[in-house]
Amino acid sequence: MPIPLLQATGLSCERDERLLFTGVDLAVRAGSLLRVEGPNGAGKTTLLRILAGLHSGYEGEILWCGESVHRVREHFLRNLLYIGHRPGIKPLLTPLENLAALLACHPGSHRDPLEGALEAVELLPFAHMPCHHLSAGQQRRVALARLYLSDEPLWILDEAFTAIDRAGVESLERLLEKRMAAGGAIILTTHHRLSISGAESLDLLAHTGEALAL
Ligand SMILES: Nc1ncnc2c1ncn2[C@@H]1O[C@H](COP(=O)(O)OP(=O)(O)OP(=O)(O)O)[C@@H](O)[C@H]1O
Repeated sequence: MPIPLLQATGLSCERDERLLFTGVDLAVRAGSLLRVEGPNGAGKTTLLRILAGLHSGYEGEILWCGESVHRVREHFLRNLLYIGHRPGIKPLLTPLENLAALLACHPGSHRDPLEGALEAVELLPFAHMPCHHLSAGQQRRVALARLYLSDEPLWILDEAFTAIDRAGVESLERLLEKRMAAGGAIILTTHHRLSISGAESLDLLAHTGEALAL
């Protein structure tokens, strides 16, 4: 079996002196999708931020391609696309300007055609409108357009489907399946019902610490 792109063993995390989760093991290989599940407050966002190198308050080991993420941090970050639960876009910029700015931080991504990515998320008619004039779902779509331009082998998506309508969720499902078929690895969390063949899941409830047991 090929070595996992990202592997974590014995992860535990405390926040505000409460044990959020403990004993979390996971492995994500090329072509696989792992869905992290659990109720509000279970620690899904916290776990995804830990995996993305954005939160250091944890115990356990995380390996990127078999090596400690601490040792290969730069390589790891170059190969990661993380989209958090906020759209993370600049409201005064247009969708086109936002995409160009996002890509400037990720030189590995395809630069063209930005319009094609906006078309894929049905935002082409809004390409030149400041984002603060867009709806919540449209702003989320600006962030998700980034997925159509990404070369990074690992995607970590926190609540990527928030505010997206049913048709939008379906086309994202197909995009994620296509990505898996092309060898991409995906870790995501969402409260939406998803239909993605081959998806695996990790239930944080099985690793609950005292935070939810109170
Ligand atoms: N910045 C923070 N500082 C301190 N504690 C935090 C912080 N963010 C989250 N927490 C704690 O961690 C717990 C888990 O939060 P987290 O956002 O990881 O849960 P979640 O499973 O993603 O929830 P949801 O489904 O509501 O998005 C929260 O209940 C909160 O107590």
